[in-house]
Amino acid sequence: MYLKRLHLRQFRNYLDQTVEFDAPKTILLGNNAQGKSNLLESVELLSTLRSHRTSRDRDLIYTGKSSAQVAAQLERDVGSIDLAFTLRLNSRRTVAINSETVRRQLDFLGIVNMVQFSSLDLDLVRGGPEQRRNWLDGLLIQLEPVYAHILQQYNQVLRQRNALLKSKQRSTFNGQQAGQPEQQFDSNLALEIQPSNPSPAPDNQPPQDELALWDAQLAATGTRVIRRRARVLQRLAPLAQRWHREISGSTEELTINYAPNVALEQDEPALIQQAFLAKIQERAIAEQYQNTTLVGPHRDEVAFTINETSARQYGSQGQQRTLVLALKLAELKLIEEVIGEPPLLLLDDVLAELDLSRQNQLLETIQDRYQTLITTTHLGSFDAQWLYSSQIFSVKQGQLAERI
Ligand SMILES: Nc1ncnc2c1ncn2[C@@H]1O[C@H](COP(=O)(O)OP(=O)(O)OP(=O)(O)O)[C@@H](O)[C@H]1O
Repeated sequence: MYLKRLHLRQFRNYLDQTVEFDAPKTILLGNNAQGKSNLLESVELLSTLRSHRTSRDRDLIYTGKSSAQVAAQLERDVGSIDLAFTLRLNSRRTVAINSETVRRQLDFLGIVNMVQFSSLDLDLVRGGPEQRRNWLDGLLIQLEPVYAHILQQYNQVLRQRNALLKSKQRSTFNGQQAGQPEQQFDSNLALEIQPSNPSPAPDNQPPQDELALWDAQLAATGTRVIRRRARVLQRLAPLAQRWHREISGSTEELTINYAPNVALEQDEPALIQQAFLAKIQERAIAEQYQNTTLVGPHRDEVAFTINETSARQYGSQGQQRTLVLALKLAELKLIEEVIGEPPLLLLDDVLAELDLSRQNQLLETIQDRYQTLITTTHLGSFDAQWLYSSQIFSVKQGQLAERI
């Protein structure tokens, strides 16, 4: 796939900017805080309707304006597709495909596929488990957009169950108050999940029937999350292992282990749900003390080990970089395999972090196959080959100028 044109209106620090892409690689060159990452962020939003930098639309709208718009023309094997989304300060987002407003935002996902790689991705290895879950979920949404809906269902049940656990007083509890979902940017995906007939409960205790209903919902929706996460890791791991071996010159062996919070012995929904409910029972007392849900995929972990040693705890910076690069290359391949077209690659200020041999590895892999957008503050660290096949824009205070 190829992103041909991008138009940003009142998006971040861009008032009105059109970019025409005409090379396999585009380098966005500029000092700090000029708008390079903002541009990549607009592509991330086109792809996932999420930004890894903020969850608030107001941050994305040019300060002092009431709306922002991002429009793009994308070439795919099926033909050219026009995409647009509008963000508003005081109302919901709207998205459009080929100038037609799409009611379900889910239908917008999965049209632009991309892999992004920024210096923040090093936190994938050394950061907390939430980083790894978010990464995995982002990948899943691209491969299987319906996963966005599944995840949202799970998170909604989780929020409502947590609200119930927290509601200490019977008088403050009723299904709606305790379980009111937070405002979601993709609220079109949201389900109204309400248990029926809340039963009376002893003072200061969540009603048990009510809780049992949420337990069942949590286990049902959580099982769908767990199975998909397991499946995607199963496909990604061998690809990442192969890359890792190659980049490390076969001196290191990577293992990726999914460690679901609820044990996954077999890929059998009924059995996973059973294990889920059994674990909820086990942790019931602890939950009452902590007033929060302790069981479920919101507590999953993905463990990376290099030569049987935890990469998170003991990996050197170089090893962690190799690992993240291997993961990103594996993502590119997996998306290409599943979608049938090469995804875009967004490299945000990351090349300077890679030594020459890792840079070359990346270059050899992407060649001219994956359209790549690269941000950088200087061209010094670029191999001549990169520059040769690149279109270069200078970025200054939210304005782009092509360097000929
Ligand atoms: N909603 C907004 N309205 C106006 N300006 C904004 C908005 N959000 C961010 N900015 C501005 O965008 C700039 C940051 O741009 P960006 O994050 O793209 O930096 P960058 O060019 O990638 O730099 P770096 O190399 O430091 O990452 C800052 O000047 C910030 O004030």
